[in-house]
Amino acid sequence: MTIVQPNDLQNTPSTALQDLPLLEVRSISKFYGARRGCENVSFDLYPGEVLAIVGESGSGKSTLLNCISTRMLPTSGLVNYRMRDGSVQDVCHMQEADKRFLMRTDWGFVHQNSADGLRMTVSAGANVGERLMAVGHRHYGSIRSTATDWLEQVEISEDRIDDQPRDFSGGMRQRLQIARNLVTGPRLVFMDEPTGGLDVSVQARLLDLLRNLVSNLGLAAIVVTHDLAVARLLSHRMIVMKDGHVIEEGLTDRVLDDPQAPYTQLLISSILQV
Ligand SMILES: Nc1ncnc2c1ncn2[C@@H]1O[C@H](COP(=O)(O)OP(=O)(O)OP(=O)(O)O)[C@@H](O)[C@H]1O
Repeated sequence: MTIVQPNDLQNTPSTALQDLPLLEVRSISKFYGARRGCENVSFDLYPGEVLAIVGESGSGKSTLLNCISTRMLPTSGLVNYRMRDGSVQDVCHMQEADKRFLMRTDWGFVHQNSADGLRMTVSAGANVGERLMAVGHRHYGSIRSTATDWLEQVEISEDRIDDQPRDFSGGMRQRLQIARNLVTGPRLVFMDEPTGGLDVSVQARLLDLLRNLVSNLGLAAIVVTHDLAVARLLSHRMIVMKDGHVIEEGLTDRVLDDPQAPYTQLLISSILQV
């Protein structure tokens, strides 16, 4: 099979590729025995587009994200991903080694719990640098200098580069996780409640940072959140889930300002009343 090579990572996709979907999700269903995780979900994601998946607890957001990002095999359905060379691969049925390679190079995954996305007992610099080594970088000086640049981009000062994430605050850990994910220049980043569990002021700073990075780098992203304010700030488009089904989808401002489905209307009004 054809797969992106580390040396191709700096290539800019051609205009033609920018016009084609990066990801085609087709009729994804996941059942845990008889219990429905998600059912018959389909959508396209274009390069540079940010899609929010929203819904109450248990609506199937994480199940869908895990199926799309190959962390879980769906019961049925397809996820086609357009590689840098323009070829399309069904990522659900790729070999494990190819999935891992894609995850290390073209994709990122920002977890709600930073301990799931970081190595807590190695330094901040190593957390970022080891991702570069995984895609073939070998020169210590340039790895450290790139790591320093990325720490600066996520507002972690250079004098913390040798500290371990366990000595960081929750917000700093999330910012470090973002640097670790973005350093290899991915085209698609999955985020599972990226600001969950943080104080409101820390959340606001992180959201601002994320929004700027995603927009400046032209990243495509799929963000799972139960927080409609996060969806409003980060996403261009959103899908609303309930009981494993997509209840409504559309441009974020349209869905939030003019919800069509009774369930979406209820979700929005119940949050506005809080
Ligand atoms: N490992 C599992 N085994 C059995 N059922 C599961 C499993 N994981 C999820 N489910 C069920 O699938 C449905 C969707 O759960 P999921 O975690 O995807 O929802 P969610 O919207 O992400 O919820 P939350 O916001 O609370 O994480 C729920 O009914 C849940 O109980």
